Amino acid sequence: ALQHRLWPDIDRLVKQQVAMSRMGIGDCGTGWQLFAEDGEMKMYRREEEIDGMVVDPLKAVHIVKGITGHEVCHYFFNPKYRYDWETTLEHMTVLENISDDTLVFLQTHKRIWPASQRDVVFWSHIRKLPNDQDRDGPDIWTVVNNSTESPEHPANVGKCVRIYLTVCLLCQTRVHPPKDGAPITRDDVSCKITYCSVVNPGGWAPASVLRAVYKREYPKFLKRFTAYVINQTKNKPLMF
Ligand SMILES: CCCCCc1ccc(-c2ccc(S(=O)(=O)CCO)cc2)cc1CCc1ccccn1
Repeated sequence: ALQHRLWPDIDRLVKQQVAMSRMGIGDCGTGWQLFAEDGEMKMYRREEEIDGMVVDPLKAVHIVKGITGHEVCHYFFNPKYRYDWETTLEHMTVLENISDDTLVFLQTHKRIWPASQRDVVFWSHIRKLPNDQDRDGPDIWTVVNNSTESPEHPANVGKCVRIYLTVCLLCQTRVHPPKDGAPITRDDVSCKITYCSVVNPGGWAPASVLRAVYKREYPKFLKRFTAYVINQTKNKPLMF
């Protein structure tokens, strides 16, 4: 297929992000601190600052019963569902439909006092990857979101401070086949979700405010998003 202008960047970043997501917390080196835990969901962050700005990398691992990796990535990638689960979203526009697996978004997020309001422009790419660890296991699905430029929407022109982010959602489906060879139902599947994000908040915001925002908003986001996917899929056939 004809490659589009972003393809080289996307292909390189997807491969890099997937490799990093597959590394466990242990072999990511030290420095990861567990900052939120709720049942199967564990959230880690590393405290990092660039030019005095908090850019704490975040890594969340969650295991959810009854949904597949394809379903999780489908509801995360597709713009038509985003207002249903993205709590801090004020406005979202699809700037470009590059292909059926690659979109460019402009999002403004609700202002969080005392910081100024933020917006973000990013490409978003969904991809199925062969499960090279377990050949006949279900495929791995991923969505990578990465900030990009938009000449029509230059940074820091209006009221919003432009943030820069790289996000990788990586989903591994697990099937626990029923003993008696019965057809697979939602009770026989679970999904291991790894969500990694690095956000540069753009203009300065107090470290204490940023860390409080992330500590509150990330666990809320992942719980609300996974609950949304469970609810949207419960009476639908499994998507592998
Ligand atoms: C003073 C606050 C400055 C930062 C605010 C901020 C920064 C980044 C983001 C954000 C986080 C995840 C994505 S995504 O994973 O691509 C999904 C598509 O929307 C895109 C944007 C949001 C928010 C606003 C606060 C906040 C922090 C976490 C989680 C949710 N909301």
